[in-house]
Amino acid sequence: MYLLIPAAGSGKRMGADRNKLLLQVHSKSLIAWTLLAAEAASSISWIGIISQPHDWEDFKGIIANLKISKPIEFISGGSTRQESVYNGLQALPANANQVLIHDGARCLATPDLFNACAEAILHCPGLIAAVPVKDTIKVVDASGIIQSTPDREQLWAAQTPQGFDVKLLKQCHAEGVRQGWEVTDDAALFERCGIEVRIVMGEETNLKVTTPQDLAIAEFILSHREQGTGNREQ
Ligand SMILES: Nc1ccn([C@@H]2O[C@H](COP(=O)(O)OP(=O)(O)OP(=O)(O)O)[C@@H](O)[C@H]2O)c(=O)n1
Ligand SMILES: C[C@](O)(CO)[C@H](O)COP(=O)(O)O
Repeated sequence: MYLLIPAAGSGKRMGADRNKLLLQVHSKSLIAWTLLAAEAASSISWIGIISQPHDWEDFKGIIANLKISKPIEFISGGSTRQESVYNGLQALPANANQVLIHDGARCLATPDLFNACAEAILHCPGLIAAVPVKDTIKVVDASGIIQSTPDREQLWAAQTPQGFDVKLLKQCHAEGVRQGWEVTDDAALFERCGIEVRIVMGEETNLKVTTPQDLAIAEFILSHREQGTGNREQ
């Protein structure tokens, strides 16, 4: 299975002086944890890191100290996650029929989750890892007034990996450019193109490290995981 890792962000919400994926948590960089999980996932055979060229040396230095046996390609990122993934798709090997797309910032995903998504994408055109929402969610207008409360039973928090048929995803990304769609995950492009996207049960610990508080949570999870087995958590 081919894996694209969007890693070209600027980490505004983290407030760091560098790409947040270079920050350390539990003695390794975020990108290192993500790459080690991909390495341990038997289903992954190729890795494309979508990143800004100014980060390539730092990333290569980190990788040199990891035991990664799988081929890694560096792909230039764009100004948005959507643009970065678009670039990543163009750089996939010609024989890639399916692809998993996984945020570099989701460094706690387990190898089991990669493998579950890699298996599931062989049987559907698109999927996302996701978990049921635990909070009651409100739709709120610009003035801070609640407009509605969606039925929580139907609400899931999207994670990554997200998996897709490559040909269809390239078509949906191209349509997104034509239509000027701005989306925060790739599944939204499939949805707008009317293509079914399936849910694969994600992991409660598969958080996207976005703010400094998330770093502290990731530190707790990794130190707690060290005592456990590190298998896929429901
Ligand atoms: N132009 C971009 C923006 C984001 N990403 C990647 O998409 C993932 C999810 O994005 P996010 O967590 O929002 O990262 P940032 O965009 O860096 O964060 P912020 O929005 O706070 O700047 C991250 O692994 C990030 O590196 C990317 O590849 N290209
Ligand atoms: C793709 C994603 O992780 C699904 O929850 C999320 O949409 C990424 O959002 P970001 O603003 O690019 O971090």
